[in-house]
Amino acid sequence: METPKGHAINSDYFWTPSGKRPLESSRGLDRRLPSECSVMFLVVCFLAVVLCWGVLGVYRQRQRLKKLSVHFGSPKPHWLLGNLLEFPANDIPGIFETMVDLHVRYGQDLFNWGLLNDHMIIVSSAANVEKVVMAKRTEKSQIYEFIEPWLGRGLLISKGEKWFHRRKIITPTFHFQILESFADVFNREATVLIEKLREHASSGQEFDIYEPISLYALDSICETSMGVEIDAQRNPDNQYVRDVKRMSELILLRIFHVLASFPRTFWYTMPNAWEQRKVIGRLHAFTDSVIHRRRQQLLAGEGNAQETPVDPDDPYGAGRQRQTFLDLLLNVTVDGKPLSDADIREEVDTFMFEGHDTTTSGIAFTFYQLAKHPDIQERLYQEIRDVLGADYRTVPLTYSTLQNFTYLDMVVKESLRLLPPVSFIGRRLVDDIEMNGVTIPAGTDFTIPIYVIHRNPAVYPDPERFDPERFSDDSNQRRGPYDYIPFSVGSRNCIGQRYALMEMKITIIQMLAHYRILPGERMPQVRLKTDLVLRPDQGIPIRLQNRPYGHHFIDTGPGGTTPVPEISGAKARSSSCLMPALEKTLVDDFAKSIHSKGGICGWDSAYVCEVCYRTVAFCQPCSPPTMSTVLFVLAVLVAFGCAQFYRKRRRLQRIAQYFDAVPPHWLLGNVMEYPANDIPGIFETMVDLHVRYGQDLFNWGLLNDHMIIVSSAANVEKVVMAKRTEKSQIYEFIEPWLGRDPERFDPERFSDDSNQRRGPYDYIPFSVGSRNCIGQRYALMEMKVAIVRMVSFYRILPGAAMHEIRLKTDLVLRPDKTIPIRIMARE
Ligand code: HEM
Repeated sequence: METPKGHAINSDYFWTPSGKRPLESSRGLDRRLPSECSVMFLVVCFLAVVLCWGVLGVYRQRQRLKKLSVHFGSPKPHWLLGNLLEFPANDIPGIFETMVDLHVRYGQDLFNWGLLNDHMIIVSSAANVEKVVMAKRTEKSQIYEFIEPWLGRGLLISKGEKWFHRRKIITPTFHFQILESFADVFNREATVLIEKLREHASSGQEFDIYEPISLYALDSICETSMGVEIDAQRNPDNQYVRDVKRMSELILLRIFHVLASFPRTFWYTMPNAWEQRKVIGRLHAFTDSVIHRRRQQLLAGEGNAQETPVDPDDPYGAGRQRQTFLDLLLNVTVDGKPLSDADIREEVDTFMFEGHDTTTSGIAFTFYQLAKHPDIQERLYQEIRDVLGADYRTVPLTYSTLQNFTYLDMVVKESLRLLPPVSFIGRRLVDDIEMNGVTIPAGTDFTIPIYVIHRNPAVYPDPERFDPERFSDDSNQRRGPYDYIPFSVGSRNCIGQRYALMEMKITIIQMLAHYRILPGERMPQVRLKTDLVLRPDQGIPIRLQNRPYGHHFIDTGPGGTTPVPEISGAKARSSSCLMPALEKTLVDDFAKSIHSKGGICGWDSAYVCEVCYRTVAFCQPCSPPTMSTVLFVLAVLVAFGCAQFYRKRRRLQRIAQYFDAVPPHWLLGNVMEYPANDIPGIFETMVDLHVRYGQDLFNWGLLNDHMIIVSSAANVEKVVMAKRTEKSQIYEFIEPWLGRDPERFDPERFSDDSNQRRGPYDYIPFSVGSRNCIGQRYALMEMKVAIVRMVSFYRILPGAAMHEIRLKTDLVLRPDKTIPIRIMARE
């Protein structure tokens, strides 16, 4: 059939705007055309009105937004695509770089146009950041919806009352006492990481450090939050591990999808969305099963933290079995009701998401910086050795130990400044606010680009430079509270901050204690991408080198250029500078090894251990001393003795001249004055000497032995009334009879008034020194309790065979047979 041309449109062609005739089959309908047409016409009119009304709405909103946008920096938007054309398609790192670059070109606070009137405001000036994060009521912005199917409305996304209650419940999980117990997990998992990396250190080949760190972080978060060991480091093909990683990728793909602004359309149409649904199904099933199993265990009373009575001094139960985040949620009640499995799941999943990707980036990016800055890395290594001492590889790291690492703290802070794992956060206004002289209406989405804020040259001069000194106490850089916010700020800040810092620091210490981190060849090509977490686009290529450990001696003698063999064998490692006995063996071995290598011994060789700073000197093996040497040494000793004798004699003579004295013999003093073997005669002589020489005598004995005998009242008073005196030597002759008597059981020896003098090595039932009895106080307590109880009930009397007791000893002294006693009840 021919199509008539050049006619005015008649009813036949009304429905064929392409100019084609209606189909033959619709001929029948043509007969009903007038009424049908009018309905259709009305529909079209209605649609046209709706369209016009829509267009008008869009236009009016566009005008309103334009008025807002002039108060912010912005590239000129396309009428339909907004600023989308600024961003390179299919180059995710490029998109991130453009986002940053827009701030360089258009200022701190930007108005960013999306499709049609879609928009968001990106603020990085401190004043505006404060207004947004400290606004009384905000919600999370649209981008968080992408993770909602996985995390539900857990702490990260929830709002209002629900968020407030959950935050209150969860906060105690991060009490430092609980964190202290998590330190075990980090130490253990870090040891696995170090082992896993050993092959890379041996080969010296370049590899991606991001991947192993991510498995390490996943193991740590699973164990601390759920109490589950998934062993991802040894078993990276584990389904749960694969699903968690795939979820991160799917979230990223979704954020940069062209349908990003139309989440529902995406959710029901895109193949990635279908895959995401399956992955989420498996992730939820895993968390559900863990929750179910743990709930059953708690109900059955196995490892039930609740069943253990709560110690008021230990309210968080750090001393009890380690309480995981999941336990805390299972034990909590809100309005008398426990949380449902779904409630708990969304919180546990939130922790899994927030708690492993973020710390992975934090740790891996710090290694990236250390590889690029060997001087900073060496200073940090030095700090590790200084703080932890010779056993720096094996000392368990605790929350408290970490407080001693000042430089590490500075390095971590600077790393989180330059490469913050959460590079931006989003908020949606619930109330209108004033900003840049204009009212921003409720419902507006804001982005706070932490990455950009941390590069403000007014706060951080030369912002791209990695310089931990910015965070030293002496730094004069002035930062306001909104200039450094790696963990966000305000009420929605990161609840896991202390956990994250502890995990990061333990991993960095362990890693540096074992390996030197070197940059890989591809290091300059590292590019960044970000979904909710900042990540390297293609991993972080590094190389590792083993660090020496054990005793490592360097020659510091006068001719000290000789290379000294390193002692770092198994023996050296198992030894410790704090254990002198082992150390001696080690040093002897070392000395022998030097002798056998042709002998660089001599008094001029001194060696300093690089690890413990101990100095060792070596000498030639000595030949036996000759006779003349012996005589010479004896002569020197005699001369020394004579000189001492002479000096003392001179001193005594100076004192003696103030008393009366019989002129003494040079060797025998006044001994010759007394008749031998005539005891009464001795006494008479003593009395007679006073008659002949005066009241106060200086009496010389053998050699320099002497005594002063005073009988003048003045001197007698001085002596007997002296504040502190002791009994003289003569009393020692009767001591075995009157006192001391070592076999006598006499508790008075230990009274405060006792004048028995004991040195530190005269009474050592528990030994003495560093290896003394560790259970001393325990033992004393046990003994005293038993004795007090026994004596208060019974009088203890000797048995008939008591005097026959004999002793025997192995490591413990015991009676040979028994200790026979009798007891009598006390009234
Ligand atoms: C270096 C590591 C980490 C960084 C840089 C970091 C950073 C942040 C930031 C910036 C926020 C605010 C997010 C927002 O406002 O949308 C946040 C929130 C949060 N973080 Fe972290 N985080 C880290 C590690 C962790 C860890 C290890 C956990 C858990 C074990 C955790 C749990 C959370 C939770 C639950 C929230 C939501 C808090 C709320 O809204 O009340 N984070 N984190």
